[in-house]
This record gives sequence, C-alpha cells and structure tokens, in this order.
Amino acid sequence: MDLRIGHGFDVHAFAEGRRLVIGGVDIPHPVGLLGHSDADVLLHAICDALLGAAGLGDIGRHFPDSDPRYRGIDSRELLRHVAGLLRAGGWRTGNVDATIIAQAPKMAPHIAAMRGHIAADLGVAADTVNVKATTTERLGFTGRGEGIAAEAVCLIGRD
Ligand SMILES: Nc1ccn([C@@H]2O[C@H](COP(=O)(O)O)[C@@H](O)[C@H]2O)c(=O)n1
Ligand SMILES: C[C@@]1(CO)OP(=O)(O)OP(=O)(O)OC[C@H]1O
Repeated sequence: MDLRIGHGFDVHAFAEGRRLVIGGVDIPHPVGLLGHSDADVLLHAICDALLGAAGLGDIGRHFPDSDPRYRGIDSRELLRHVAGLLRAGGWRTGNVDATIIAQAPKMAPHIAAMRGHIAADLGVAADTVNVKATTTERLGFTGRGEGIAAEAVCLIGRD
C-alpha cells in the first residue's frame, strides 16, 4: 500500500457584509470571511491537505482566484472536485483531521454538521473525519478577531 500524508493551512480575514461559512455550515455572526469564493477556510485547508498528499499542488493552482467561475462558489463544490481528482488517481482517503483557529464564534454546536458535509463530499464514513476548534487565548490576529485560520492533515492510500 502506497500511503501519503498531506497538510493544509488557510487564513481568511473577517469583513462586513459577508457570510460566515465554515465546513459548509452557514454560521450566524456579525461579520463573515472575505474571499473570491465563499471563503470556507476549513474546506480550503482540507482541499490543500488532500491535494498535497496526492502531489497535485494546491487549491490556487486548480481554482485560480482570477477565474470568474469561482467567484462566490460553494467550497463544497471545490472539495467534491478534489475528491474526484484523488479517485481518478486511484487514491482512497483514510482519515482527515482538522483544526479551526477562531476566537469567536463558538464552533462546537456546528462541528457535527461540518463533519457530515466533509464526509459526504469525500464519500467516506463520518468517523474518519475529525474537526476541532481552538481559540488562541486572544493572542495574534485570530485572537484579535481579525480573521480565522484552519489547518488540516490527511492520510491517503492506494494499492
Ligand atoms: N471558536 C471556538 C474555539 C473553541 N471552541 C471549543 O472550546 C474549547 C476550548 O477552547 P480553548 O481555545 O480555550 O482551548 C475547544 O476545545 C473547543 O471545543 C469552540 O467551540 N469554538
Ligand atoms: C478558493 C479560491 C477560489 O478562487 O478563492 P478564495 O476564496 O480567495 O480562497 P483562497 O483560500 O485564497 O484560495 C484561492 C482560490 O482557489
């Protein structure tokens, strides 16, 4: 079995008049995240982890932010596309583990829905997808509430 690990990291800044979409969940909050797409920072980190594991570059290479096709796009579509690229390469996803780094809002009430979306889009069992959240104890740009970061790791394999 050819096993590969991957890592992804993404950051988006808060902005007025934007939605806050994380893991495909629309979270009520006074500000949302700025981006060319729906700025789903968690799904972007997971896309990058999967692409990295398969040696397929990164999200910006596959979905350039200069391409109007991706303006406002639901990042679940991007994740499903990445899952298709991996399947085409003969890869199966073992597990995904991700961390959302946000001072606010509270992610805990939304984690189960996020896991469900990610597992459905990857075509894997929900117990192979783990999503966590942490504050940075008010330190740094996330702690000051300027934006949200996310990190993800994954394991993929093929015979
Ligand atoms: N945006 C967040 C941040 C954290 N959580 C949950 O709270 C727990 C404690 O966070 P600390 O940063 O104080 O370690 C954390 O383990 C998460 O369960 C959250 O839901 N949303
Ligand atoms: C997702 C893409 C799609 O155009 O746009 P953004 O929402 O700006 O997100 P980013 O994490 O900067 O990755 C770049 C792009 O691939």
